[in-house]
Amino acid sequence: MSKVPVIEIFGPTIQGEGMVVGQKTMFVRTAGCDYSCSWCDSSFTWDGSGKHLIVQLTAEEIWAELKRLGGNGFSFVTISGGNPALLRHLDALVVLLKENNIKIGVETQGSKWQDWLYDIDELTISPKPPSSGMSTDFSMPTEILGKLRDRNSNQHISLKIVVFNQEDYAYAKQVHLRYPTIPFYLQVGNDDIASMDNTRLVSHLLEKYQALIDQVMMDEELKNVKVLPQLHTLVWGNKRGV
Ligand SMILES: C[S@@+](CC[C@H](N)C(=O)[O-])C[C@H]1O[C@@H](n2cnc3c(N)ncnc32)[C@H](O)[C@@H]1O
Ligand SMILES: Nc1nc2[nH]cc(C(=O)O)c2c(=O)[nH]1
Ligand code: SF4
Ligand SMILES: [Mg+2]
Repeated sequence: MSKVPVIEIFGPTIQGEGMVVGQKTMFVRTAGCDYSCSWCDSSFTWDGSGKHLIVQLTAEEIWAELKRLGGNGFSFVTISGGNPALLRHLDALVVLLKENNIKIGVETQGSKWQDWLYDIDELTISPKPPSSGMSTDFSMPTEILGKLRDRNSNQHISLKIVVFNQEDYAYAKQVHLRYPTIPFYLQVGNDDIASMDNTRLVSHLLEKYQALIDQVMMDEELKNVKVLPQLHTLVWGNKRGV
């Protein structure tokens, strides 16, 4: 039985980001990332600080834990990380979830391809802007979008760019102009991922959200775009596992 490294399984909660924001969902968070974004809010998946939390699980074991936590009260599972697209063996989980009529969302930065991406219902690709310290090789997101084009009409794909500063905003615009037909989301960057003061954090993030809205509303080059905060952060702050 092939196993995958899992660092947390949680829910039910709401999807706090992107195209299915508000969706009731369970989360499976895999360990390991090929990036190391300066502002990663899930750096415990790759920086060693969450090493003790990593367990190697089969698809059946993941499904058992999802059922233990969520009972019969869910029909959607989001797989995030780290970068879940590093893991070829997630194919077994995707098959098992589908057999159980569960819709699947995936969060990835678009740096790796896996064949099981064909079977994801809601796929978010999130290339990383300059403030992350990463540089994007656009050949991979281009390859992913090419493979998935016209393959499965029930599949939804979106691009989501996190914005921290003006350089990121310019990058986001470039990404949208490069892939103009792909539903496009801008997301407010959380620049205070250590804060425990939720009141201060929320008012700070809402200010940043307002500033990003203002900028996009004035921008003739960004028309068919959606601007969102991380909803879960507004509700629960930087708490893990929600
Ligand atoms: C933790 S990542 C895991 C999935 C994948 N590695 C990726 O980056 O797309 C999930 C989402 O959180 C976003 N994210 C990470 N840190 C963030 C922060 N400080 N503020 C806003 N969004 C953040 C990422 O851009 C990504 O869209
Ligand atoms: N509620 C909630 N929504 C999320 N959307 C994307 C998340 C992620 O870390 O990938 C996330 C998360 O960690 N929690
Ligand atoms: S790609 Fe995603 S998980 Fe990896 S470091 Fe960046 S935000 Fe974190
Ligand atoms: Mg998160």
